[in-house]
Order: sequence, then C-alpha cells, then structure tokens
Amino acid sequence: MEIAIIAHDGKKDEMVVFLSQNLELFKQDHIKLIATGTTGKKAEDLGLKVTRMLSGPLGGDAQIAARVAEGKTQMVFFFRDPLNAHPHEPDIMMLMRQCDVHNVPLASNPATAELLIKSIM
Ligand SMILES: O=C(CO)COP(=O)(O)O
Repeated sequence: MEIAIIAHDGKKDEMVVFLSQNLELFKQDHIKLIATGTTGKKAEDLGLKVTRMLSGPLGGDAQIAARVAEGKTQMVFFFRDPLNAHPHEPDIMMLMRQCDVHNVPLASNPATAELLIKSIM
C-alpha cells in the first residue's frame, strides 16, 4: 500500500510526532511511503524508508496528485497549515481535489490522521 506524507512548515513538528507515534506501522514491508521533499527528509531522519518527490513549492504536491490520479497512492496524510499563505496553493488544491475525484482517503490534520491510521492497523 502506497501512503503519501506531506506537511507544511508550520505542521512539520506535528508530522514528526505523528510518524514517531506510528513508527512500527510505517516500517512494515507492505507499506511504501512517498513524501514531498522536506517532509520526506524529516521521515528519513526518523529511520523511515521514503521515496522523496520534489519539495512542495517546486512541484511535489503535483507529483503526488498525479500518483493519486493514476491509482498508485492509496492514502494521503497531508498536514496543512491553514494560517499561512502558500505560493503553490493551486498544487495543494489539485492534490486535495484528486483525492476527492478518486475517493482516496485524505487526512489534513493529526486528529483525522489518528482515526485513519487505526483503519490500517
Ligand atoms: O509544501 C508542501 C506541501 O504543500 C510540503 O513540501 P515540503 O515537504 O517539501 O516542505
């Protein structure tokens, strides 16, 4: 199962906590992690194996959106920062839209992520 992890800068600490709390699950062989560039580096620093795309503002969200559209990514953890503006807002919207178009589960905050993670435990 391919899972995407993405976090805006204001939410990266929360993503690190979330990943740390679920480290054993994310290390399982049947789970393939992909991430935007900087988020992926944070995950690697925790010892996780991650396929890193471009950084979000450089097209990473768009790359992950394409994988969702192609049916390659089955779940998305995207901790968005709603209090700051992002130059790549169209890409962010595209990723969220593709999740809705293809009925792919998307957690945009840690509370939802906790509920979603229980479904694959
Ligand atoms: O901008 C992002 C999501 O929109 C995240 O990108 P990074 O993980 O490269 O910081």
